[in-house]
Amino acid sequence: MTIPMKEIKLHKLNMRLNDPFTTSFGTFQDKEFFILEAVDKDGNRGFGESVAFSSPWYSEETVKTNQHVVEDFLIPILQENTIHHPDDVSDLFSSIRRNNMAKSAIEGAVWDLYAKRKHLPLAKALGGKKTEIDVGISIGIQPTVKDLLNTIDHYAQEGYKRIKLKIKPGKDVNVLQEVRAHFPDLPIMADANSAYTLKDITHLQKLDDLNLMMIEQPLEHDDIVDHAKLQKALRTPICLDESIHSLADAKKAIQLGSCKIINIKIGRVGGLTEAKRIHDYCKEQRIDVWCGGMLEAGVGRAHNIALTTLPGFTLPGDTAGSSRYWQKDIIRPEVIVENGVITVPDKPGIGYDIDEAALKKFTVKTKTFRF
Ligand SMILES: O=C(O)CCC(=O)c1ccccc1C(=O)O
Ligand SMILES: [Mg+2]
Repeated sequence: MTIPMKEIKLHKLNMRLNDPFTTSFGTFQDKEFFILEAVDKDGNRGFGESVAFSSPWYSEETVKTNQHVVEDFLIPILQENTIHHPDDVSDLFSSIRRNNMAKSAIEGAVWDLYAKRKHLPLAKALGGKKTEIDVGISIGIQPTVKDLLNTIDHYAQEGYKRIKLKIKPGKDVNVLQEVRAHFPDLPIMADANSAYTLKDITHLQKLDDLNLMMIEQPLEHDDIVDHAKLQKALRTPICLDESIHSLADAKKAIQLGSCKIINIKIGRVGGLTEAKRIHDYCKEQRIDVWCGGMLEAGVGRAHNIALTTLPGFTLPGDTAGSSRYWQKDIIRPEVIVENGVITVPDKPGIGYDIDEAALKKFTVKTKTFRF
């Protein structure tokens, strides 16, 4: 059965994070991003979120490149073709190189629309069975160790299943040693966002004494060869984030021994269809995966929750509750985390309603593309 598309709306939003979020490559507080709305001829509405940032720090994509690619290439492809299933979107978009966050934003809206047309929760449409998911939280680099210890204590008390700490040279081994001394049993991991090179091997080996669950993306954003060398020199498992853009990348990284764990981000891999393919392969290979985050608003957060219901997501992800990021989210109810657990919604599609007033409040511009 075809999905009778009527229009796609591109909503540009501005939202401010409650607190600045600092990684080894920069600080975020004001977030501009797109919500994609796919509307069918029966009046169903599907929503997707672009996770590109304003600056090309995490990857080469930005809010502006997403707008260009969505408007000038991806929407025209959908206008010229008939879609039966969201997987068709992924296949059609394969004629365009990369630009995965742009692709994912549209594909996500079509997945939500498809699930709503089938009266299925998105999690079920993807094949997910979990009714609850375990989640952790990612904490940015803090001004002082004291601030960091207080912040960790706060989220540990809230029950998050693991705490991820951002590190960079000068704020790494020393800081993590203090954290470990204060929280001897807490499940902790570190994310370097590519802040190191192979010259740092001996330094990074000091992390092996700290019982970390893993170290995420220590080396360059596009590397899998040096990570394989580093993994051989470390007992701590390496998890790849930035380096994995596709199932093909995941296969190569696993073959080379570049990582023992993969962080799957829907936007980074071009959408839910590819995310699911990577999940399926990793499950077969017994490689643990978890769902990463991009400081999403409610729509992106809902997609992450649905994906995490697949059985191979064996480790807690970065999908924290809405209130950790926003004064007011754009979905109703907001995402709530209790004792480190999110109850998966069972309504059709993403399972959360759009808070129309909030969407309107944060929207600075909407463009409509008719089919
Ligand atoms: O809370 C979240 O959404 C995850 C935060 C996070 O770690 C992150 C935030 C922005 C850019 C990159 C990353 C990352 O996982 O590397
Ligand atoms: Mg990361």
